[in-house]
Amino acid sequence: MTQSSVSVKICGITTMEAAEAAAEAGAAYLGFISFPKSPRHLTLSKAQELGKSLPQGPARVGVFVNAAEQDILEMIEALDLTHLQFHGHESPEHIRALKDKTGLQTIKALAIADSSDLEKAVPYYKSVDFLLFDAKPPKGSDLPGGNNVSLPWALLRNLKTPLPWFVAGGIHRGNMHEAVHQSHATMIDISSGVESKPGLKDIAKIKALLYEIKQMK
Ligand SMILES: O=C(O)c1ccccc1N[C@@H]1O[C@H](COP(=O)(O)O)[C@@H](O)[C@H]1O
Repeated sequence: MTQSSVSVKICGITTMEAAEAAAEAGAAYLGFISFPKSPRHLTLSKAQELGKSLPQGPARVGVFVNAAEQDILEMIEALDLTHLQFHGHESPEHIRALKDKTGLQTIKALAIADSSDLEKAVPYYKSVDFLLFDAKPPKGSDLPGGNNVSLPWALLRNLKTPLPWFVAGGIHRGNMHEAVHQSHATMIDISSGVESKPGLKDIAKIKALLYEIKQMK
């Protein structure tokens, strides 16, 4: 298999078919949303069902928004998660405590509209393992992520941070080259861009996007 220099997280997985397609096509991370307002929300029972036979290989990321600790622990067990992604107002201390308790890798998502927003990452430098930069949600949206909106990618180009980071938000096959080129990202996170409608992953889009990523050097 050709190795791309860009790692991909396919987020918002709700079916075994999507998980297998993403794993088979080379996704490095599979993301599972635990947020009831999301069209991609996985109930605990659905997560337990999926967790029984998820493909080996990709890391498994649980995505949480100001979630209760008990809910996080249950999802860790159901999906055998390797990473916890925090997409709400979780403090560095709270994430550090969850990391210490679970031993899992942690990702803090931050909403970025201009360069001043990048400062929001600094307090997390010593508490998390990865950063994830997403666009600010449109006014009135119920979701802090998964809105199919892009941030100004070039803002990330000269980012100086000690942590590895993902770029997320509104990335799809048609703009991923530009997203990578402008941001200099080595990890990208995609959800809406591989769906046929919110919450419904499109297997052909997953395969095509990951195939094209493999061709990138
Ligand atoms: O996807 C969701 O529904 C979601 C809900 C709550 C928090 C985060 C969510 N998704 C995250 O959003 C980005 C990708 O968004 P896009 O759909 O590609 O624009 C990614 O970090 C997801 O984990």
